[in-house]
Parts: sequence; C-alpha cells; structure tokens
Amino acid sequence: MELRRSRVIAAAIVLGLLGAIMPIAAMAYISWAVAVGRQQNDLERVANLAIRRASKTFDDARIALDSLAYPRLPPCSPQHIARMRVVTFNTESIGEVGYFENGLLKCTSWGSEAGYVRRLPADYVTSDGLEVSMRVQPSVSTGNPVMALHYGAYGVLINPARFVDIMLDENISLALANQQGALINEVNAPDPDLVRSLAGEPQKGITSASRYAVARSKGLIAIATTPRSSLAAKLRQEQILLLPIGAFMAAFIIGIVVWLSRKRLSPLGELAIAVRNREFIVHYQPIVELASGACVGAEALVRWRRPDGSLVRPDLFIPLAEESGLIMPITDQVIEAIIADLAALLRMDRNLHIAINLCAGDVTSGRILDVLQDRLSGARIEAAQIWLEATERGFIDIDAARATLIQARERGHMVVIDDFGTGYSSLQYLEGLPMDALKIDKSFIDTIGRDSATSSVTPHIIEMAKTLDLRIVAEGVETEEQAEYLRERDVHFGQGWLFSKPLPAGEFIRYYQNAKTRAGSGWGNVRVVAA
Ligand SMILES: Nc1nc2c(ncn2[C@@H]2O[C@@H]3COP(=O)(O)O[C@H]4[C@@H](O)[C@H](n5cnc6c(=O)[nH]c(N)nc65)O[C@@H]4COP(=O)(O)O[C@H]3[C@H]2O)c(=O)[nH]1
Repeated sequence: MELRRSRVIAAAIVLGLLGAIMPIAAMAYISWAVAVGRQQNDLERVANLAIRRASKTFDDARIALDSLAYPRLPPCSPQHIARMRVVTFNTESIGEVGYFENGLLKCTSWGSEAGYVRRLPADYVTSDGLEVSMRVQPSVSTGNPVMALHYGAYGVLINPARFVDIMLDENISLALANQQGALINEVNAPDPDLVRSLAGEPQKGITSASRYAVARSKGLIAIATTPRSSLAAKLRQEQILLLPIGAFMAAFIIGIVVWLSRKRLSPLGELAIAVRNREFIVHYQPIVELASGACVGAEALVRWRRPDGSLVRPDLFIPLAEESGLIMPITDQVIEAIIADLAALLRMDRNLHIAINLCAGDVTSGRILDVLQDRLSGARIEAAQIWLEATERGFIDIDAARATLIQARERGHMVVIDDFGTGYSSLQYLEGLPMDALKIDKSFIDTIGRDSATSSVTPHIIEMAKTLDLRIVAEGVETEEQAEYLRERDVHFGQGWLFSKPLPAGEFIRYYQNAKTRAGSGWGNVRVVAA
C-alpha cells in the first residue's frame, strides 16, 4: 500500500514539475521566437523602405535627365537654364541640374558657370546607364556631401539624406552603401566594418553581435542592423504577455495533477485501480456437514491482495465497493477466481458447492444470474453447485429481490439468506421469499452455552427454519460445545473456526480431501435440491 502511495506521489511530483516547467519554458521560447521575428521584421522594413526611397529617387532622376535631352535648346541660353530650373522645381529629390561640356560644368539650373568645375569620375554605373558619383561637395555650400547622377551632358545633385530619412528605433542603425560597401549615408552610426562585410552577404541574418537585414536595388544596398543585446526590450514585451499565460497553464496542469493524484490516493481511487488491476483473490471457508464432519462446500470470501502482498479484509472495502458500485466487477472477479481455482474439483464432485455473497445491487437487478450462467456453462459447473447468499440489505426492493431469487432457483442455484436474525425482518416477511437455506449469524451461535438474553432466540430460529423446511447453516462455530448443541438440534451444516478458517484455494482443496477421507463417503445425502 505504501509502495503504491509513494509511486503515485513520486509520479505526481514528476508530472507536477513537468507540468509547471513545460508551459513556462514553452512560453519563454515562444516569446523569444516572436521577439526575434518582430526584430527581424523591423530590420527588413527599415532596409526595404530605405532602398525603395533610393530606388525611387534614382528613377525620378533618370526621368528628369531624359526629359532634358529633347528638345535641344541652345546650351546655357536663358531658355535652357529656365528649363533646367523647371526640372529642379518639379523633381522633389533633385537639388540642382548641371550642364557639362568637355567634362566642365557650363551652367546649372541657377545660372551660367565659369567652367572651372570638373565633372567627377563615376564611382559606379547603374544597370540603366546612370553614372553615380557618391560624395560630391557642392560648390555653393559647405554642407554635407551630396550625390551626383550623370546621364549624357547633364548631371543632377541629390541629397542622400533623403534615402535614410526614416523614423528609426534608437537601437536600429541604417546604412546606405554601394555594392563595394562604400557608405553613402547612415543613421545611428552603423559599424562600418559590418557594413563592408555585409555588402556581398545574404539578405538577412545574424552575426555574432548583431542582427541585420539587407535590401538591394540599382547598385545600392540598404543595411539595417541592431545589436543582439537590443532583443532584451522586445523580449520583455512578449514575456509580459506570454509568461502569465504559461504560468496560468502551469497552474492548471498542476491543479489537474493534484486532483488526479488525490483521486488516485483516495480509498475509492485505490479500490478502482485494484479492480482494474484485478487484485482480488478468494479464500474458501469450508462448510461442514455437522453429522458426518464431511466438507460439503465452502463460502467464497473475497480478499484484496495489494501489490505488496498484504491482504485486506472484506469488511474494510466491501461497504465502499457497495456504495460506489465497484462491488459488481469485484463479484465478477470472485466468480472468475472460483472457476480458475476449483472448476476441476467441482466437476469431479458434483455434490460440492461454493457459496457466493451477493451484493444488494445484484439481488435487486439479477444481473449476476446471466454472468453466472455464462461462466458456469463454459466451465461445465452445475448451477446447483453455486449457492447464492443474500443478506437483508438486498431486500430493500422486495419485489425485485423476489423476482431475482425466483429466477436463481429456476436456474438451479440454492438461495441462502445470510446473517439471518441480525436485521429487522420478521420471519413472516421472509416467508414470502423464495429460499432454500438460512445462515444463522455468528452473534447467535456465540450465545450458545451462555446465559444471555439472545441465547433463547437461537433455538427459536432453528425451529422456525425447520417449520419452513429450510436447510440451516450455522456460521461462526468456534467450539465443540456449540457444534454439539447444533448437532443435537439437527442443524445440517456448520461453518467456523472450529472446522477451519478461510483458506487459500490450494489449502482448501487439501482440507476437502482430508475431510473426505475422515468422513468416508457419507455426505452424498447433503445435496439440497431446489424446490
Ligand atoms: N471470528 C470468527 N469469524 C468467523 C468464523 N467463521 C467465519 N468467520 C468470518 O465471518 C465472515 C463470514 O462471512 P459473511 O457473514 O458472509 O460476511 C462477509 C461478507 O458479508 C463480506 N464478503 C466477503 N466476501 C464477499 C464477497 O465476495 N462479496 C460480497 N458482496 N461480500 C463479501 O465480508 C464479510 C466478512 O468476511 P470475512 O472477513 O471473510 O469474514 C467471514 C469469515 O472469515 C469464526 O468461527 N469466528
């Protein structure tokens, strides 16, 4: 019993720990995965936005440069300059348009030039032919370097700050570079080495210290990076949401584990497990013909054998089993045990009987009769060899009980009223019940030879049973004096420690054989045939 309890407790502790750890660990992992996913999405959004802006700016510049080529106007004429100015005004990203001849700037959208400014060599050329000079210092200001895009005789100046003019989280750095990794513009000081190394790398990922996303277009690369350590803030956000869910799930699982283990540890839970594990065995208490001393049968008395080998007495679990309905599968196991233990002996000696205790539910419903019919016919045991003992507890619904007992006798069983005299039923009340034998309760047998108030009842019970032509079994016979008293009054059978305590099957078979030898074969006349 202790072994099972400690196993259940150990299993509950392990399950409880797993139930507590797993949902919290799962939610911690999900929080981390969601936070990483969100961070990567943020980086990709920033890189894509920057590259889309750069790409659109290049497209706009290209359209503007194409529009300047035709119709041809006299170079640097007022109309030509006015046209360049219109293009500058109409194209949002262009800061200035310049016209070059022989590599020198002749005029811009703001007027004629002295022709000292040289056209810078291109850092690279885009796939649609735009020559890109990345860092050009404007002649009219000392501001930040700008970018120059040339096509044909014209060039436009673009402020690359536009590309990275994006609302950024302070943890995210943005770099716009060319494919060689040369920086065009940046926000939040990205690591230049990282930018250079990523220029030819895959689109997204993680370095040892940073996460990043890369987007490319028209020879430009936008790289958004964030230190890995910045995940903590995002992780906290997710954890605030998900960890309570994990904690709730853990509490729920622990609750279920506690509930289930308490259920398993409860007496009813243990009994249910015992029924499932078929932990019931049967001991047999010999029933002796008082006149000859021959063993004519036995009462099957159930025992609960725990996994540790200890036996539990029936009065400790039968009331709970009856209350819960578990008594029915227990009775079925008793019948199966009788067949397994004694079928051969019962086939060999057709006068031998085994008495089974019926629970109240079986007396009322009659269910047990079909179970018996099924099992007994398979084992070739006669119905007359199985006596059915019913107590007054089974007579609450007297009509249903009567119907069951009538059917039992029709099928050939002997019907015995057990614990006779202990209940409230009068003999008149019992008179209407179909029965073959009365079992006088031990409490009356105990009074034999004693001068007690109930001692006078015992002879009356015996006389009444005789009047009703019932066989009598005296239960709880402990002394020779009691046996002698019963013999003198022609009581047929005795059961009690004087003859034997309840025995395991093997011992009962030995007892039976010894008793047979002792008594000769004079007990063939004890068989009572159902009326
Ligand atoms: N002191 C003393 N005791 C004696 C003597 N002779 C017999 N007994 C005990 O008296 C009880 C007789 O069974 P019961 O009246 O049917 O009373 C039974 C019966 O009501 C119930 N029971 C036992 N097996 C089953 C079963 O398979 N099904 C059902 N429904 N009830 C059962 O449990 C009760 C107790 O069974 P047990 O503990 O085996 O106790 C048995 C038996 O061991 C004696 O000389 N001295």
